Amino acid sequence: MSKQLVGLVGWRGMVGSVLMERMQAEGDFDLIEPVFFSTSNAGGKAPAVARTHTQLRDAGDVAALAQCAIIITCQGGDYTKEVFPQLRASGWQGHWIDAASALRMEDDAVIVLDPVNDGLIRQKLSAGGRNWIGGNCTNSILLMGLNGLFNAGLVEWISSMTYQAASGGGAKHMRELLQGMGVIHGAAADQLATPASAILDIDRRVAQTIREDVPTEQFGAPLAGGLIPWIDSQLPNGQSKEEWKGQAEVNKILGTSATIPVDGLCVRVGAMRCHSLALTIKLSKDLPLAEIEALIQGGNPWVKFVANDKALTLKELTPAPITGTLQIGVGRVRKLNMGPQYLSAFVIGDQLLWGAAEPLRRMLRILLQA
Ligand SMILES: NC(=O)C1=CN([C@@H]2O[C@H](COP(=O)(O)OP(=O)(O)OC[C@H]3O[C@@H](n4cnc5c(N)ncnc54)[C@H](OP(=O)(O)O)[C@@H]3O)[C@@H](O)[C@H]2O)C=CC1
Ligand SMILES: N[C@@H](CC(=O)OP(=O)(O)O)C(=O)O
Repeated sequence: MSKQLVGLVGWRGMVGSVLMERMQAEGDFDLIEPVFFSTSNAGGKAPAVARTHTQLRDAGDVAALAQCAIIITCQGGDYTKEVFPQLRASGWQGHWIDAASALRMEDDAVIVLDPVNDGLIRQKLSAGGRNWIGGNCTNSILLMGLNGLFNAGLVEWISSMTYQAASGGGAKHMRELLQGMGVIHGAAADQLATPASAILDIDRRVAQTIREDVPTEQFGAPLAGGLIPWIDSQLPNGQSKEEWKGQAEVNKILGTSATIPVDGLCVRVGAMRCHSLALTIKLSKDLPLAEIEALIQGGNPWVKFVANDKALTLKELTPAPITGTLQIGVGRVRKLNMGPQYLSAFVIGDQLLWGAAEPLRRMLRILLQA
């Protein structure tokens, strides 16, 4: 049987590179005939995994794109907004898998996170669905961590305070964070090397460096040695766009009939690529903690449940052990002083894996098996 022609756009970007790594690791390229597209280097050499179509095609060439049965794009929202309508207008009936947020809330688009909403995906696929969009990284990580509770119908509402990594902004933002760290260290290096130097002198110098010398071109404020309590644009109701996405996307992914309120503040911190969320959850009923823990743990095979213990939390529930893995750490689970139906939880995951690339490649697999 001939393999399906799968177009890849945005494959050399940050999300695209993680997707490529995962597709190679899982043998996905053995199942497809890949065609690589570029917005900047049409005619150039395609990556080595391309067997037949060894030249890069023009990512703006609608006729070339239309030859593909499936297109996966990590190129970004501007590309989607420009090319997708033309492609559909040309009569293309193929499947569009997209990392960008541009189409997420469209009625004919499904936000894909199959360990959480496999049923919804398959229902829409049977009904002729063709637009499959990856969710916002924070929301995908939240749902991967807590789908045991959602599945059991136990979540009345969630307040979600996030700690989001630099990678959420893109590659340039990660570089800016690292440059800032270097600038700060440089300002204090001599004094740091002298154990007798006064910490308040070091601190004064560091504070001045953060205010004056740490680069802010990408983030708009110094992230190294600091944090930024705003992500994405400002909405008239006072929410940031990132905060707005919480309730909108979580409910769309779950396909809820009654909206589960999700709200809180989204904060950028100096982590590289792990997003974290500190959650307050109102349960719809009181349950013993052990039952709650078992439900969370059984949510899906990627949940790494960490008992609410200081040593284990320090060892297992920080970006260092989670980065670069598909594990979703869930810990700090305990009942809060507010009452027996109020629960805390801390969820952490690699925002380039489950937060971006992994749901896309799994959607490709679902389509290939359909
Ligand atoms: N960053 C994130 O955490 C997340 C991002 N997304 C979405 O994924 C999309 C892509 O994001 P991201 O991967 O961060 O974007 P990047 O900026 O890393 O890549 C996008 C494109 O930029 C072009 N490009 C230009 N210069 C370079 C370079 N030096 N190295 C690599 N690529 C380059 C490439 O296109 P070409 O090869 O055609 O020149 C590439 O495909 C966005 O829509 C974003 O919203 C979704 C979830 C999370
Ligand atoms: N906005 C997210 C990253 C992202 O790309 O989100 P979205 O896919 O919803 O645009 C962050 O900054 O952490």
